[in-house]
Amino acid sequence: MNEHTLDSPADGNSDGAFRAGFVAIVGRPNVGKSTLLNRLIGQKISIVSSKAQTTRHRVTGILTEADAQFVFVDTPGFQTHHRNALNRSMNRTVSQVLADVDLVFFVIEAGRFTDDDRKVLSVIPETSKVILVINKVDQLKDKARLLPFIDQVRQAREFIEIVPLSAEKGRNVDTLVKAATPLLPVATPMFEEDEITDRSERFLASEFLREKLFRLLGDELPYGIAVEIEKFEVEGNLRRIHAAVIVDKPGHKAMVIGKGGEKLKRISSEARVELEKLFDGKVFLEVWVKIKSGWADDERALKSLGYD
Ligand SMILES: Nc1nc2c(ncn2[C@@H]2O[C@H](COP(=O)(O)OP(=O)(O)OP(=O)(O)O)[C@@H](O)[C@H]2O)c(=O)[nH]1
Repeated sequence: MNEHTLDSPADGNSDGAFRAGFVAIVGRPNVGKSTLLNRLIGQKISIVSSKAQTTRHRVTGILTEADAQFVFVDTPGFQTHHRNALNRSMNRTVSQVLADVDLVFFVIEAGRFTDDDRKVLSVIPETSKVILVINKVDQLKDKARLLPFIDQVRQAREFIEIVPLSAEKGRNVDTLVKAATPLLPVATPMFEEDEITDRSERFLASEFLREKLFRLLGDELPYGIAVEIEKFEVEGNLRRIHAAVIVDKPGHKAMVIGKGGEKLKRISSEARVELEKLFDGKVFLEVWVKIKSGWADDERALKSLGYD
């Protein structure tokens, strides 16, 4: 086990062989997983090859370096309440995904190791290779607290590496990449760097919209909400996207739409701005809210929306 402090260089890839593998980034809400992923892959978030759809994972981003390719995969949220088909399906997916990836980044916040962190940790299979990522070190006022904190977390499980960093400030993120590289299997790259397909653009559009819903609805986010892309057309440099936000009840529809339609307007407009950046072209995004009662309990509905 190595600890990478903020100023010590990492080992890197010593044998010169190219490495490639799947990596899952897990952690309780708000520890900075998305910030870390964005920092790791930068603008490369748009790069999902056609092959991505044929693998067993949902790819969220790819980082290709001179000596390694990291394929980051999605793990649906950890949920503890609401037992129904949606949850059972999601928890099953989480453990399957984690058992199957080459490496897990377990993210926590510097100075805080909570019961929820422990719950997430307990879902990671014993056999997984886990790097402990201590994020938000910029928030730690007393740096001397870091070592005793590391000792505390280390009691909970064995980590193959420990990397303190700040995803937001971009500090030490390169150290994480260097520390993780030798832990990936020797393999040829799984993905081209610059291949974009309609299908993955469609997938990314639904992910971006879903992300805006989560962010802008916050605590008001109705349980079991989902996004369906009903139409995705490319006309030259313009993309026409028709998306449905699916909710369970009329009351939930009102929450998503907001007073005078303000909420939904803001959600669509923020998603559109980001999609235009992503696709480097104009986007026409129409979003409407659809009620499908009890859909979260219906396994078939789940399958039709891409969960299995
Ligand atoms: N100070 C500081 N804040 C950070 C850092 N990384 C992320 N944050 C902030 O922490 C908050 C949560 O970050 P996210 O990346 O959305 O966290 P997440 O783990 O993806 O959250 P969920 O999507 O809810 O699971 C945001 O307000 C970020 O700006 C960091 O290194 N330092």
